[in-house]
Parts: sequence; C-alpha cells; structure tokens
Amino acid sequence: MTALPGSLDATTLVVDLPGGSSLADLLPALEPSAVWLLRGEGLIGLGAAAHIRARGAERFAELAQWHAQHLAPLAETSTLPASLVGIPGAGPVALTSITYSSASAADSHLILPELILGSAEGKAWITAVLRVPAWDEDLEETDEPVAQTDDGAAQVLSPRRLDALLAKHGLQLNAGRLSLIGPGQPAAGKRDGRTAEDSSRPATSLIQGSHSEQHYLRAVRAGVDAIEHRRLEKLVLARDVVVAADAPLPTGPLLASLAADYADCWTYLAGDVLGATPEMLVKIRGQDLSARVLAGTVDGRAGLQRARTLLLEDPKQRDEHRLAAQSLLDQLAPVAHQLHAQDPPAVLELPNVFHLSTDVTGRLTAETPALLVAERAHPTAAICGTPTATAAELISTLEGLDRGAFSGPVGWIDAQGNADFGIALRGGIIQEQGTQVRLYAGCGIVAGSVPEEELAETWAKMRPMLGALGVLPPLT
Ligand SMILES: C=C(O[C@@H]1C=C(C(=O)O)C=C[C@H]1O)C(=O)O
Repeated sequence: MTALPGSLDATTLVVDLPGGSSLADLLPALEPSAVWLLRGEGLIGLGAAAHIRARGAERFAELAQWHAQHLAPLAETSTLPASLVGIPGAGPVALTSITYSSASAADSHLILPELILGSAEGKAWITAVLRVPAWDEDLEETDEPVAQTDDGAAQVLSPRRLDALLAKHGLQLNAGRLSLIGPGQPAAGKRDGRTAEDSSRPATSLIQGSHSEQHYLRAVRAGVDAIEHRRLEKLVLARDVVVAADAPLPTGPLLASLAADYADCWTYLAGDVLGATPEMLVKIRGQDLSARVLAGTVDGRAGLQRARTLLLEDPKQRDEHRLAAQSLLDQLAPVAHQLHAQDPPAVLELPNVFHLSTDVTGRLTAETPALLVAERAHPTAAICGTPTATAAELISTLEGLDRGAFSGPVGWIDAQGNADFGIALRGGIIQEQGTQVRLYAGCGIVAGSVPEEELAETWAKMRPMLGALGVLPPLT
C-alpha cells in the first residue's frame, strides 16, 4: 500500500452541464481515470489525487484501512453545497476494482481522482481533491493563498487553481456551466455516444486468448463430470480472448459507446478494467443494502417470450440461479439482517442476453466498513460456484487463467461509506500500453450443462465489448 504524506482537501461545486446533455455525453472527449455510469448519470474521475494498490488476501482490508484513514475524515472537513447533501457519491469519492482471487498477480485499486464530475437526481457537480503537503514537504505546489468559502471554512482551492485543474483535463467552467475546451463539445442527447473522432479509431482484430475454444470445451466437460460425481453443485468457468489494436485505444469513446448501447448496465472503468455490467454485488446506502443477483442466461436472439419460457420453466436454469442468490444471502447473513430476496426471480432483458434476476434487500447490523461488506459478499456462486471453496479450487485448475479484476468487485465508495460494488463482468482488461484488451466471459455449469452451449454463451456475453471495440464475433 502507498503511504500518503500530508492530508487531502476536497471542494465541491454545483455546475450546469451543456444544455440537454448528460455526463455520459462528455466522455468521448475525455481521458478518464475512473468511471461509473448508469443511464447517463454517475461519476467520471479524472487524474488521481491518490492511487492505492493492494494484493493478496489482505487486499480488501488494506483498501478499507486507507479509506478509513484518508477518505472518511473528509466527510467532516469538506462540506457539500446544500443541494447535494444526502446524495450518495457526491463529494470526494474513490473508485475501486478488486481482483477476483487473492492469488492474482494483478493489483486491486482504490483511486481518488483529483477531479470528479458527478451527476445524480438531475443535479451535476464537480469535486476537486487536492493533496495538502505535510509541513516538512516541499510547498512549491501550494503557493496559492488559502481562500475562504461562504461559511468561513478554509478552502485550499483558489479559482485560478480550479481553472488550471479543469484545463488540464480539457474542461472549463463559465458562469457555473461546465464545458469542454475546444471543438469536442458534447452532442446533446446523442443516442449512440459516438462522435466524428470515431472514424480515426485504431483498427482492431480478434486474436486467441490464453487458450483455445477446445480447451474451454474440455474444461466444461471436466466441470460437468465433477458435478456428476457429486464433488460440487455448480461451477462457473471463464475463458478469455484478446482484441488487438494498431494503436492505443482511447477509453473515453469506448466507454461512451458502452454507456449508450447498454444504458441499463453500470459502465465502469477502474484501474485497468472496463466494461458494462448488469450485476450489482452489493450497494450500500447508510445501513441499507441491496443487490441484484444474476444467473441463468439465454441469448438475446431468442426473443423475450421464448427467453421467459427457457429461463422460468427450466429446472436447470432455476437451480443454477437459486444457488447464486442463496450464496449471497448466506455470505451476508453475519453482517446483515432483514435480508429479503425477490421470489420468484424476474427476467432481465439486455440487448445481448436475458438473465434470471433476483433483487435482494437488507440492513447492515453492525458498523462494517463497506469494503469489508464487499469482501463478505464476494465471490457469489454467480461467478464462482457451490460450495465456494471446492468451486474456487476447480476454477484455478480447470480455467488456467488469472482472472485479474474480471468478476471481482468494481465501483465506488464515498467519504460517508455509501458504496456501489458491481461485479466486473462484460468487460476486459487493458494491456500492452492500451493496444490490447483481454475480454473475459464465464458460464455457470450445473449437472447436464452442454459444453458447446456454454461456449456460445461466452460469445454472447462478450458481444457488448466486441461491439464497442468494432470486432465481429465468430458465427455461433
Ligand atoms: C460469469 C458471467 O456472468 C455470470 C454468469 C451467468 C450465467 O452463468 O448464467 C449470468 C450472469 C452472471 O452472474 C460473465 O458474464 O462472464
């Protein structure tokens, strides 16, 4: 973990967005360090005031400790404009991605952007986070006079410094209106989030991932075998493919296209992982928690009527789903009460696939820090299996992958401890200086699963990223 000398100072201002546009409309022209968007609203992080990395079994605890020591105190010291008080995620907020496995060679991340663009409930704001050096540090960067806010609180951020910070990220503020500097103004309400710059996007092609399709078919067969020998009930097996580009891929336009095409999914970027996930591991609002468990999948080409029959009336799909919902309830039970799971599950319709979906609600019983609630909830049987330990062990031998951030928690946590932790699905990991994205997808295997059908399902799950990257999947 990185030590952080000095302390942090955050200033939040209410802003207007260019007429008729949403936060997501700004994305194509930005180079975000972190993103979390649903239906055009959410958070865009730019730069980093602090970037904490952790690995191993203590990764959740280390990030939670950093939050408690550095971010939580800002809830007291950085006051919010009155109209934003009570809006979760408003003010200083860290975005995070945590690896699926404690054995991963990849880092887990907690990123506190130096500039946060936020929007929720029809309001928009910017938060600037500055690092105030300790007394014995070089003070060169803080030669600005300390200003006073209306309520008399000390404010390190002078108007000149704010303008410089905005300009560094291609933005400006005029009479409270936030806009892009230069020609790349957002296209108000533009449906597909694409701009003229798209024509100059790097050329992309699909190449094999860590293993062949045959390797995946064999792994699924071995998984079904283990289930039929009663070693376990359910197992989620993933595979990867790589999209290679002839130049670094700009993440702003990629995320904008995901946000436009998958508006009902959470579009995310944190550390090196990005995508658009439909699954919420756990959302924390004060003592309230909620989640959306998904398991059981039908290709979107089936159409809603047929998908409803295939999902709701198939005992195999219902069983696979029940195990996923039950695992979340069991794992949250020590820290929550009044846990309630929707029954029967609903059918969630996405542009590429249909899922069985269960909404869960509950109340946290004790003051468990949000990141440690996420640690408890992870991994559910939606992305691991039942029983968890047996499934995790089989995954590590059969998949032959380091999943990195794929299928781990991804989202944000604010100074008060409100948080969204999605599951990093339908995404990929940026590699090779931005010239490659490694896409991952997995499928729940139960007794009777057919390997070829599971392989086809992985392609359906990769469709959002393949589409955003301009690559056609093979015919399935
Ligand atoms: C593992 C993935 O998705 C998970 C597995 C599902 C399934 O097996 O039916 C459905 C939704 C997700 O919980 C993935 O998208 O890669």
